[in-house]
Amino acid sequence: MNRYETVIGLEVHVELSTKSKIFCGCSTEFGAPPNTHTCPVCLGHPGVLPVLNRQAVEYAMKAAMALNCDIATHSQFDRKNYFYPDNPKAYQISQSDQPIGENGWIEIEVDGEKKRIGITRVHLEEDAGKLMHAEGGSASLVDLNRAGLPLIEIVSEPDMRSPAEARAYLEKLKAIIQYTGVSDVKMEEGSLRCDANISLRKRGDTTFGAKTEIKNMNSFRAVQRGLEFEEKRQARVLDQGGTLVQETRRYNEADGTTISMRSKEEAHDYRYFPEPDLVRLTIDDAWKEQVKASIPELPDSRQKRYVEQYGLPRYDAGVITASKSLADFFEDCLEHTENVKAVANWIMGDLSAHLNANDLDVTDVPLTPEGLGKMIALIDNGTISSKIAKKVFKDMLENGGDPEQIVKEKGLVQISDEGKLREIVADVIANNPKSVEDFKNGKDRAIGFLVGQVMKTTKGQANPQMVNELIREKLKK
Ligand SMILES: Nc1ncnc2c1ncn2[C@@H]1O[C@H](COP(=O)(O)OP(=O)(O)OP(=O)(O)O)[C@@H](O)[C@H]1O
Ligand SMILES: [Mg+2]
Ligand SMILES: [Mg+2]
Repeated sequence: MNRYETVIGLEVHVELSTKSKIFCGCSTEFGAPPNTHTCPVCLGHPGVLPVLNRQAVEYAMKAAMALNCDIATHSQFDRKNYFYPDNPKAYQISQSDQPIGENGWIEIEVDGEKKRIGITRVHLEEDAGKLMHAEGGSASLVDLNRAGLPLIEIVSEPDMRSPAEARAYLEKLKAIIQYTGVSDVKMEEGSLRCDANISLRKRGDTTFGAKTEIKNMNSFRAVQRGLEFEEKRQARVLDQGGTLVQETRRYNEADGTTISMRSKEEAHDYRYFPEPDLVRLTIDDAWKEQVKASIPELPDSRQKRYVEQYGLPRYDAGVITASKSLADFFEDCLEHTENVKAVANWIMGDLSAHLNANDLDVTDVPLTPEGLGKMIALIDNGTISSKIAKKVFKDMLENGGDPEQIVKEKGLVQISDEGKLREIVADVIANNPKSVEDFKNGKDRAIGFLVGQVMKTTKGQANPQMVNELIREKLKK
Protein backbone atom coordinates (compact mmCIF):
# COMPACT_ATOMS: atom_id res chain seq x y z
CA MET A 1 0.00 0.00 0.00
CA ASN A 2 2.96 2.21 0.66
CA ARG A 3 3.69 2.84 -2.98
CA TYR A 4 0.35 4.54 -3.34
CA GLU A 5 -1.10 7.57 -1.70
CA THR A 6 -4.80 7.44 -0.88
CA VAL A 7 -6.94 10.46 -1.74
CA ILE A 8 -10.41 10.84 -0.24
CA GLY A 9 -13.13 13.48 -0.52
CA LEU A 10 -16.54 13.17 1.12
CA GLU A 11 -20.00 14.42 0.17
CA VAL A 12 -22.23 14.62 3.22
CA HIS A 13 -25.94 15.30 3.20
CA VAL A 14 -27.48 16.64 6.38
CA GLU A 15 -31.21 16.96 6.94
CA LEU A 16 -32.12 20.24 8.60
CA SER A 17 -34.56 20.10 11.52
CA THR A 18 -37.03 22.71 10.34
CA LYS A 19 -40.70 22.22 11.20
CA SER A 20 -41.87 22.41 7.59
CA LYS A 21 -40.39 21.40 4.25
CA ILE A 22 -38.11 23.65 2.24
CA PHE A 23 -40.58 24.79 -0.44
CA CYS A 24 -44.03 24.07 1.04
CA GLY A 25 -45.80 23.99 4.41
CA CYS A 26 -45.87 20.20 4.84
CA SER A 27 -44.65 18.82 8.16
CA THR A 28 -41.19 17.29 8.39
CA GLU A 29 -42.13 15.03 11.27
CA PHE A 30 -40.54 11.58 11.03
CA GLY A 31 -42.51 8.35 11.06
CA ALA A 32 -45.94 9.50 9.81
CA PRO A 33 -47.96 7.06 7.64
CA PRO A 34 -46.64 7.05 4.05
CA ASN A 35 -47.60 9.98 1.82
CA THR A 36 -49.57 11.84 4.51
CA HIS A 37 -47.11 14.75 4.64
CA THR A 38 -47.49 15.74 1.03
CA CYS A 39 -49.16 18.49 -1.00
CA PRO A 40 -49.26 19.53 -4.66
CA VAL A 41 -45.93 21.36 -4.27
CA CYS A 42 -43.84 18.46 -2.96
CA LEU A 43 -45.74 16.03 -5.18
CA GLY A 44 -44.64 18.08 -8.17
CA HIS A 45 -48.06 18.82 -9.62
CA PRO A 46 -48.01 21.10 -12.65
CA GLY A 47 -48.43 24.82 -12.09
CA VAL A 48 -47.47 24.94 -8.42
CA LEU A 49 -44.85 27.36 -7.11
CA PRO A 50 -42.20 26.80 -4.44
CA VAL A 51 -41.85 29.23 -1.53
CA LEU A 52 -38.46 29.22 0.18
CA ASN A 53 -38.38 28.39 3.91
CA ARG A 54 -36.45 31.17 5.65
CA GLN A 55 -35.51 28.92 8.57
CA ALA A 56 -33.88 26.44 6.20
CA VAL A 57 -31.72 29.22 4.77
CA GLU A 58 -30.71 30.36 8.25
CA TYR A 59 -29.86 26.82 9.31
CA ALA A 60 -27.74 26.36 6.18
CA MET A 61 -25.98 29.66 6.89
CA LYS A 62 -25.40 28.65 10.48
CA ALA A 63 -23.90 25.29 9.51
CA ALA A 64 -21.76 26.85 6.79
CA MET A 65 -20.46 29.50 9.20
CA ALA A 66 -19.65 26.87 11.83
CA LEU A 67 -17.65 25.10 9.10
CA ASN A 68 -15.67 28.31 8.51
CA CYS A 69 -17.20 29.00 5.10
CA ASP A 70 -17.53 32.36 3.38
CA ILE A 71 -21.23 33.08 3.10
CA ALA A 72 -22.54 34.18 -0.28
CA THR A 73 -24.16 37.58 -0.62
CA HIS A 74 -26.08 36.30 -3.63
CA SER A 75 -27.08 32.69 -3.78
CA GLN A 76 -28.95 30.94 -6.56
CA PHE A 77 -31.17 27.83 -6.81
CA ASP A 78 -30.88 25.57 -9.82
CA ARG A 79 -32.75 22.63 -11.26
CA LYS A 80 -30.82 19.40 -11.29
CA ASN A 81 -32.61 17.17 -13.77
CA TYR A 82 -32.88 13.45 -13.30
CA PHE A 83 -35.60 10.91 -13.69
CA TYR A 84 -36.19 8.47 -10.88
CA PRO A 85 -39.41 7.30 -9.20
CA ASP A 86 -38.50 8.90 -5.83
CA ASN A 87 -38.56 12.32 -7.48
CA PRO A 88 -41.98 13.26 -8.90
CA LYS A 89 -40.87 16.55 -10.46
CA ALA A 90 -38.10 14.82 -12.44
CA TYR A 91 -35.77 17.52 -11.16
CA GLN A 92 -34.40 18.43 -7.77
CA ILE A 93 -34.13 22.03 -6.68
CA SER A 94 -30.50 22.37 -5.64
CA GLN A 95 -27.67 24.87 -5.98
CA SER A 96 -24.92 24.70 -8.54
CA ASP A 97 -22.69 27.74 -9.11
CA GLN A 98 -23.76 29.93 -6.23
CA PRO A 99 -24.02 27.86 -3.06
CA ILE A 100 -24.74 29.36 0.37
CA GLY A 101 -21.20 28.75 1.61
CA GLU A 102 -17.75 28.13 0.12
CA ASN A 103 -14.09 27.81 1.12
CA GLY A 104 -14.54 26.39 4.60
CA TRP A 105 -12.45 23.96 6.65
CA ILE A 106 -12.49 21.87 9.78
CA GLU A 107 -9.66 20.55 11.86
CA ILE A 108 -9.25 16.84 12.54
CA GLU A 109 -6.78 14.94 14.69
CA VAL A 110 -5.54 11.44 13.91
CA ASP A 111 -2.79 9.76 15.96
CA GLY A 112 -2.03 13.03 17.68
CA GLU A 113 -1.56 14.87 14.41
CA LYS A 114 -3.78 17.82 13.61
CA LYS A 115 -4.80 18.57 10.07
CA ARG A 116 -7.16 20.90 8.27
CA ILE A 117 -9.62 19.44 5.80
CA GLY A 118 -10.99 21.92 3.27
CA ILE A 119 -14.70 22.28 2.63
CA THR A 120 -15.39 23.18 -0.96
CA ARG A 121 -19.00 24.14 -0.59
CA VAL A 122 -22.19 23.94 1.46
CA HIS A 123 -25.38 24.16 -0.56
CA LEU A 124 -29.08 23.87 0.08
CA GLU A 125 -31.33 21.41 -1.71
CA GLU A 126 -34.47 19.36 -1.30
CA ASP A 127 -34.57 15.69 -0.37
CA ALA A 128 -36.20 13.01 -2.51
CA GLY A 129 -38.83 10.47 -1.45
CA LYS A 130 -38.10 6.98 -0.23
CA LEU A 131 -38.50 3.84 -2.32
CA MET A 132 -39.42 0.55 -0.75
CA HIS A 133 -39.04 -2.59 -2.78
CA ALA A 134 -41.61 -5.25 -1.97
CA GLU A 135 -40.30 -8.71 -1.35
CA GLY A 136 -40.24 -10.97 -4.36
CA GLY A 137 -39.55 -8.01 -6.61
CA SER A 138 -43.17 -7.69 -7.72
CA ALA A 139 -43.54 -4.00 -6.91
CA SER A 140 -41.82 -0.89 -5.61
CA LEU A 141 -43.59 1.55 -3.34
CA VAL A 142 -42.78 5.19 -2.84
CA ASP A 143 -43.25 7.33 0.27
CA LEU A 144 -43.02 11.02 -0.53
CA ASN A 145 -43.12 12.29 3.06
CA ARG A 146 -39.39 12.87 2.74
CA ALA A 147 -39.63 14.63 -0.63
CA GLY A 148 -38.93 18.32 -0.09
CA LEU A 149 -37.24 18.04 3.31
CA PRO A 150 -34.45 20.61 3.51
CA LEU A 151 -30.93 19.25 3.11
CA ILE A 152 -27.51 20.74 3.00
CA GLU A 153 -24.80 19.03 1.01
CA ILE A 154 -21.32 19.54 2.42
CA VAL A 155 -18.61 18.74 -0.13
CA SER A 156 -15.07 18.34 1.13
CA GLU A 157 -11.86 18.92 -0.77
CA PRO A 158 -9.97 15.72 -1.64
CA ASP A 159 -7.78 16.40 1.40
CA MET A 160 -8.03 13.17 3.35
CA ARG A 161 -5.25 10.63 3.01
CA SER A 162 -6.63 7.58 4.83
CA PRO A 163 -9.95 5.98 5.79
CA ALA A 164 -9.12 6.86 9.42
CA GLU A 165 -8.91 10.54 8.46
CA ALA A 166 -12.25 10.24 6.68
CA ARG A 167 -13.75 8.80 9.86
CA ALA A 168 -12.26 11.59 11.98
CA TYR A 169 -13.61 14.17 9.52
CA LEU A 170 -17.11 12.69 9.77
CA GLU A 171 -16.98 12.63 13.54
CA LYS A 172 -15.85 16.23 13.75
CA LEU A 173 -18.38 17.35 11.16
CA LYS A 174 -21.17 15.60 13.03
CA ALA A 175 -20.12 17.18 16.32
CA ILE A 176 -20.01 20.67 14.83
CA ILE A 177 -23.43 20.37 13.20
CA GLN A 178 -24.87 18.86 16.35
CA TYR A 179 -23.58 21.82 18.38
CA THR A 180 -25.23 24.31 16.02
CA GLY A 181 -28.54 22.54 16.59
CA VAL A 182 -29.59 22.66 12.92
CA SER A 183 -29.87 18.88 12.61
CA ASP A 184 -29.87 15.82 14.81
CA VAL A 185 -27.25 14.26 12.47
CA LYS A 186 -28.16 10.63 13.05
CA MET A 187 -26.73 8.43 10.36
CA GLU A 188 -28.88 5.44 11.37
CA GLU A 189 -32.00 7.54 10.86
CA GLY A 190 -30.78 9.05 7.63
CA SER A 191 -30.44 12.63 8.83
CA LEU A 192 -26.74 12.37 7.94
CA ARG A 193 -25.70 10.49 4.79
CA CYS A 194 -22.29 10.17 3.21
CA ASP A 195 -20.93 9.32 -0.23
CA ALA A 196 -17.22 8.64 -0.18
CA ASN A 197 -14.89 9.37 -3.11
CA ILE A 198 -11.53 7.65 -3.21
CA SER A 199 -8.62 7.31 -5.59
CA LEU A 200 -5.00 6.20 -5.37
CA ARG A 201 -1.92 7.70 -6.95
CA LYS A 202 1.74 6.82 -6.98
CA ARG A 203 3.62 8.58 -4.22
CA GLY A 204 5.11 11.74 -5.62
CA ASP A 205 2.50 12.11 -8.40
CA THR A 206 0.97 15.57 -8.54
CA THR A 207 -2.27 14.70 -10.32
CA PHE A 208 -5.09 12.62 -8.89
CA GLY A 209 -6.08 9.20 -10.15
CA ALA A 210 -9.58 8.18 -11.30
CA LYS A 211 -11.95 8.13 -8.32
CA THR A 212 -14.71 5.79 -7.34
CA GLU A 213 -17.70 7.07 -5.40
CA ILE A 214 -19.00 4.65 -2.77
CA LYS A 215 -22.65 4.81 -1.71
CA ASN A 216 -24.96 2.98 0.67
CA MET A 217 -23.03 3.16 3.94
CA ASN A 218 -25.16 3.51 7.05
CA SER A 219 -22.61 4.13 9.77
CA PHE A 220 -19.24 5.84 10.18
CA ARG A 221 -17.73 2.41 10.66
CA ALA A 222 -19.21 1.35 7.33
CA VAL A 223 -17.68 4.40 5.60
CA GLN A 224 -14.28 3.52 6.98
CA ARG A 225 -14.65 -0.15 6.11
CA GLY A 226 -15.86 0.59 2.59
CA LEU A 227 -12.92 2.93 2.01
CA GLU A 228 -10.47 0.37 3.37
CA PHE A 229 -11.86 -2.23 1.00
CA GLU A 230 -11.65 0.18 -1.94
CA GLU A 231 -8.11 1.18 -1.03
CA LYS A 232 -7.01 -2.45 -1.23
CA ARG A 233 -9.03 -3.20 -4.35
CA GLN A 234 -7.63 -0.24 -6.25
CA ALA A 235 -4.07 -1.03 -5.19
CA ARG A 236 -4.52 -4.58 -6.45
CA VAL A 237 -5.78 -3.36 -9.83
CA LEU A 238 -2.82 -1.00 -10.14
CA ASP A 239 -0.35 -3.66 -8.99
CA GLN A 240 -1.60 -5.96 -11.72
CA GLY A 241 -0.97 -3.26 -14.29
CA GLY A 242 -4.63 -2.42 -14.74
CA THR A 243 -6.23 1.01 -14.98
CA LEU A 244 -9.01 2.33 -12.80
CA VAL A 245 -12.13 3.89 -14.26
CA GLN A 246 -14.31 6.52 -12.68
CA GLU A 247 -17.37 4.75 -11.36
CA THR A 248 -20.00 4.62 -8.64
CA ARG A 249 -19.88 1.57 -6.39
CA ARG A 250 -22.30 0.19 -3.85
CA TYR A 251 -21.13 -0.81 -0.39
CA ASN A 252 -22.36 -4.15 0.88
CA GLU A 253 -22.76 -4.12 4.66
CA ALA A 254 -22.85 -7.91 4.96
CA ASP A 255 -19.24 -8.46 3.89
CA GLY A 256 -17.74 -4.95 3.75
CA THR A 257 -17.13 -5.10 -0.02
CA THR A 258 -18.12 -2.75 -2.85
CA ILE A 259 -19.55 -3.61 -6.27
CA SER A 260 -19.85 -1.47 -9.36
CA MET A 261 -23.20 0.28 -9.92
CA ARG A 262 -22.40 2.44 -12.93
CA SER A 263 -19.40 3.83 -14.76
CA LYS A 264 -18.75 7.40 -15.84
CA GLU A 265 -20.35 6.73 -19.23
CA GLU A 266 -23.60 5.89 -17.53
CA ALA A 267 -23.41 8.89 -15.19
CA HIS A 268 -26.24 11.39 -15.16
CA ASP A 269 -26.10 14.57 -17.15
CA TYR A 270 -27.98 16.86 -14.81
CA ARG A 271 -28.36 19.81 -17.21
CA TYR A 272 -28.40 22.34 -14.38
CA PHE A 273 -30.20 25.60 -15.09
CA PRO A 274 -31.41 28.41 -12.83
CA GLU A 275 -34.69 27.62 -11.07
CA PRO A 276 -37.09 30.06 -12.74
CA ASP A 277 -39.68 29.88 -9.96
CA LEU A 278 -37.43 31.24 -7.21
CA VAL A 279 -35.81 34.65 -7.05
CA ARG A 280 -32.12 34.91 -6.37
CA LEU A 281 -31.43 34.89 -2.67
CA THR A 282 -29.76 37.98 -1.22
CA ILE A 283 -28.04 37.65 2.14
CA ASP A 284 -27.11 41.03 3.58
CA ASP A 285 -24.55 41.67 6.29
CA ALA A 286 -27.15 42.28 8.97
CA TRP A 287 -28.66 38.85 8.36
CA LYS A 288 -25.22 37.24 8.40
CA GLU A 289 -24.36 38.96 11.67
CA GLN A 290 -27.62 37.90 13.24
CA VAL A 291 -27.09 34.25 12.32
CA LYS A 292 -23.46 34.37 13.36
CA ALA A 293 -24.46 35.59 16.81
CA SER A 294 -26.65 32.52 17.26
CA ILE A 295 -23.76 30.04 16.92
CA PRO A 296 -22.86 28.55 20.30
CA GLU A 297 -19.39 27.57 21.49
CA LEU A 298 -18.17 24.82 19.13
CA PRO A 299 -16.36 21.56 19.97
CA ASP A 300 -12.78 22.73 19.30
CA SER A 301 -13.11 25.76 21.51
CA ARG A 302 -14.89 23.78 24.18
CA GLN A 303 -12.11 21.19 24.15
CA LYS A 304 -9.52 23.93 24.54
CA ARG A 305 -11.49 25.46 27.39
CA TYR A 306 -11.73 22.13 29.25
CA VAL A 307 -7.96 21.83 29.08
CA GLU A 308 -7.37 25.38 30.27
CA GLN A 309 -10.19 25.74 32.76
CA TYR A 310 -10.31 22.25 34.28
CA GLY A 311 -6.83 20.93 33.53
CA LEU A 312 -8.27 17.94 31.68
CA PRO A 313 -5.91 16.03 29.38
CA ARG A 314 -6.50 17.07 25.74
CA TYR A 315 -7.55 13.55 24.87
CA ASP A 316 -10.23 13.42 27.57
CA ALA A 317 -11.50 16.84 26.59
CA GLY A 318 -11.69 15.70 22.97
CA VAL A 319 -13.68 12.58 23.78
CA ILE A 320 -16.17 14.45 25.95
CA THR A 321 -16.69 17.39 23.61
CA ALA A 322 -17.19 15.11 20.60
CA SER A 323 -20.81 14.87 21.74
CA LYS A 324 -22.67 18.00 22.77
CA SER A 325 -24.97 16.13 25.10
CA LEU A 326 -22.02 14.45 26.80
CA ALA A 327 -20.22 17.78 27.19
CA ASP A 328 -23.36 19.37 28.63
CA PHE A 329 -23.73 16.42 31.00
CA PHE A 330 -20.11 16.79 32.06
CA GLU A 331 -20.52 20.47 32.87
CA ASP A 332 -23.73 19.83 34.80
CA CYS A 333 -21.97 17.19 36.93
CA LEU A 334 -19.47 19.82 38.04
CA GLU A 335 -22.22 21.65 39.87
CA HIS A 336 -22.30 18.72 42.31
CA THR A 337 -18.63 17.83 42.74
CA GLU A 338 -15.32 19.56 42.29
CA ASN A 339 -13.53 16.38 41.28
CA VAL A 340 -13.32 17.12 37.56
CA LYS A 341 -11.00 14.24 36.71
CA ALA A 342 -13.30 11.73 38.42
CA VAL A 343 -16.29 13.05 36.46
CA ALA A 344 -14.32 12.73 33.22
CA ASN A 345 -13.22 9.19 34.11
CA TRP A 346 -16.74 8.00 34.90
CA ILE A 347 -18.05 9.57 31.71
CA MET A 348 -15.33 8.11 29.50
CA GLY A 349 -15.34 4.76 31.30
CA ASP A 350 -18.50 3.15 32.61
CA LEU A 351 -20.93 5.66 31.11
CA SER A 352 -19.54 5.63 27.56
CA ALA A 353 -19.18 1.84 27.62
CA HIS A 354 -22.86 1.52 28.49
CA LEU A 355 -23.97 4.09 25.92
CA ASN A 356 -21.87 2.60 23.12
CA ALA A 357 -22.88 -0.96 23.89
CA ASN A 358 -26.55 -0.06 23.75
CA ASP A 359 -26.41 2.61 21.08
CA LEU A 360 -27.76 5.22 23.44
CA ASP A 361 -27.23 8.91 24.00
CA VAL A 362 -26.68 10.18 27.51
CA THR A 363 -30.06 11.90 27.28
CA ASP A 364 -31.66 8.45 26.83
CA VAL A 365 -30.62 7.09 30.25
CA PRO A 366 -32.19 7.98 33.61
CA LEU A 367 -28.80 8.77 35.17
CA THR A 368 -28.65 12.49 36.02
CA PRO A 369 -25.61 14.78 36.32
CA GLU A 370 -26.69 15.39 39.91
CA GLY A 371 -26.65 11.63 40.55
CA LEU A 372 -23.15 11.12 39.16
CA GLY A 373 -21.78 14.30 40.77
CA LYS A 374 -23.13 13.34 44.18
CA MET A 375 -21.92 9.79 43.86
CA ILE A 376 -18.39 11.01 43.24
CA ALA A 377 -18.69 13.21 46.31
CA LEU A 378 -19.68 10.10 48.30
CA ILE A 379 -16.56 8.29 47.12
CA ASP A 380 -14.39 11.28 47.93
CA ASN A 381 -15.72 11.66 51.47
CA GLY A 382 -15.22 7.94 52.11
CA THR A 383 -18.89 6.98 52.41
CA ILE A 384 -18.57 4.38 49.66
CA SER A 385 -15.63 2.61 48.08
CA SER A 386 -15.08 2.95 44.36
CA LYS A 387 -15.94 -0.69 44.03
CA ILE A 388 -19.34 -0.15 45.62
CA ALA A 389 -19.69 2.97 43.50
CA LYS A 390 -19.76 0.74 40.43
CA LYS A 391 -22.90 -0.90 41.81
CA VAL A 392 -24.50 2.43 42.67
CA PHE A 393 -23.62 3.73 39.23
CA LYS A 394 -25.17 0.75 37.48
CA ASP A 395 -28.31 1.19 39.52
CA MET A 396 -28.54 4.87 38.58
CA LEU A 397 -27.89 4.07 34.92
CA GLU A 398 -30.83 1.74 34.87
CA ASN A 399 -33.22 3.35 37.31
CA GLY A 400 -31.99 6.86 37.99
CA GLY A 401 -32.40 7.95 41.60
CA ASP A 402 -30.29 9.56 44.25
CA PRO A 403 -26.99 7.91 45.21
CA GLU A 404 -27.34 8.63 48.96
CA GLN A 405 -30.73 7.00 48.93
CA ILE A 406 -29.42 3.96 47.05
CA VAL A 407 -26.49 3.59 49.42
CA LYS A 408 -28.78 3.82 52.44
CA GLU A 409 -31.48 1.49 51.11
CA LYS A 410 -29.05 -1.19 49.99
CA GLY A 411 -26.80 -0.90 53.04
CA LEU A 412 -23.73 -0.15 50.93
CA VAL A 413 -22.00 2.27 53.26
CA GLN A 414 -18.28 1.64 53.39
CA ILE A 415 -16.86 -0.09 56.47
CA SER A 416 -14.28 2.30 57.91
CA ASP A 417 -14.61 1.13 61.50
CA GLU A 418 -11.02 0.33 62.40
CA GLY A 419 -11.85 -2.18 65.13
CA LYS A 420 -14.12 -4.15 62.88
CA LEU A 421 -11.64 -4.12 60.01
CA ARG A 422 -8.83 -5.29 62.32
CA GLU A 423 -10.84 -8.35 63.23
CA ILE A 424 -11.47 -9.27 59.61
CA VAL A 425 -7.85 -8.61 58.67
CA ALA A 426 -6.67 -10.89 61.50
CA ASP A 427 -8.96 -13.65 60.25
CA VAL A 428 -7.80 -13.36 56.68
CA ILE A 429 -4.16 -13.40 57.71
CA ALA A 430 -4.71 -16.46 59.88
CA ASN A 431 -6.42 -18.28 57.01
CA ASN A 432 -3.83 -17.50 54.33
CA PRO A 433 -0.42 -18.49 55.67
CA LYS A 434 0.95 -19.03 52.16
CA SER A 435 0.38 -15.42 51.13
CA VAL A 436 1.80 -14.19 54.39
CA GLU A 437 4.87 -16.30 53.75
CA ASP A 438 5.16 -14.93 50.20
CA PHE A 439 4.93 -11.38 51.47
CA LYS A 440 7.63 -11.96 54.02
CA ASN A 441 9.82 -13.37 51.25
CA GLY A 442 9.56 -10.09 49.44
CA LYS A 443 6.58 -10.69 47.18
CA ASP A 444 4.78 -7.43 47.60
CA ARG A 445 2.03 -8.61 45.30
CA ALA A 446 0.78 -10.99 47.97
CA ILE A 447 -0.72 -7.96 49.70
CA GLY A 448 -3.13 -7.54 46.81
CA PHE A 449 -4.46 -11.02 47.33
CA LEU A 450 -4.99 -10.45 51.05
CA VAL A 451 -6.76 -7.14 50.47
CA GLY A 452 -8.91 -8.92 47.90
CA GLN A 453 -9.87 -11.54 50.50
CA VAL A 454 -10.98 -8.84 52.94
CA MET A 455 -13.00 -7.13 50.22
CA LYS A 456 -14.61 -10.45 49.38
CA THR A 457 -15.53 -11.12 53.00
CA THR A 458 -17.12 -7.68 53.28
CA LYS A 459 -18.84 -7.86 49.87
CA GLY A 460 -16.72 -4.97 48.69
CA GLN A 461 -17.69 -2.67 51.52
CA ALA A 462 -14.40 -2.44 53.38
CA ASN A 463 -12.43 0.75 52.91
CA PRO A 464 -9.65 -0.67 50.69
CA GLN A 465 -7.06 1.90 51.68
CA MET A 466 -7.54 1.21 55.38
CA VAL A 467 -7.45 -2.52 54.76
CA ASN A 468 -4.19 -2.15 52.90
CA GLU A 469 -2.63 -0.17 55.74
CA LEU A 470 -3.91 -2.54 58.42
CA ILE A 471 -2.55 -5.61 56.65
CA ARG A 472 0.88 -4.03 56.18
CA GLU A 473 0.94 -2.94 59.79
CA LYS A 474 0.04 -6.41 60.99
CA LEU A 475 2.54 -8.22 58.76
CA LYS A 476 5.40 -5.94 59.75
CA LYS A 477 5.09 -6.94 63.34
N1 LIG B 1 -9.49 12.08 -7.69
C1 LIG B 1 -10.22 12.15 -6.59
N2 LIG B 1 -10.04 11.27 -5.59
C2 LIG B 1 -10.77 11.30 -4.48
N3 LIG B 1 -11.75 12.18 -4.27
C3 LIG B 1 -12.00 13.09 -5.22
C4 LIG B 1 -11.25 13.13 -6.41
N4 LIG B 1 -11.73 14.15 -7.16
C5 LIG B 1 -12.73 14.70 -6.49
N5 LIG B 1 -12.91 14.09 -5.30
C6 LIG B 1 -13.93 14.38 -4.28
O1 LIG B 1 -15.16 13.95 -4.82
C7 LIG B 1 -16.21 14.76 -4.36
C8 LIG B 1 -17.03 15.26 -5.56
O2 LIG B 1 -18.23 15.77 -5.12
P1 LIG B 1 -19.18 16.70 -5.96
O3 LIG B 1 -20.45 16.87 -5.21
O4 LIG B 1 -18.43 17.93 -6.33
O5 LIG B 1 -19.40 15.97 -7.34
P2 LIG B 1 -20.24 14.72 -7.80
O6 LIG B 1 -20.09 13.60 -6.88
O7 LIG B 1 -19.77 14.50 -9.18
O8 LIG B 1 -21.70 15.23 -7.87
P3 LIG B 1 -23.05 14.66 -7.22
O9 LIG B 1 -23.40 15.61 -6.14
O10 LIG B 1 -24.01 14.68 -8.32
O11 LIG B 1 -22.78 13.29 -6.69
C9 LIG B 1 -15.57 15.85 -3.57
O12 LIG B 1 -15.68 15.59 -2.18
C10 LIG B 1 -14.11 15.83 -3.99
O13 LIG B 1 -13.23 16.23 -2.98
MG1 LIG C 1 -22.27 15.95 -4.68
MG1 LIG D 1 -21.37 12.58 -5.67
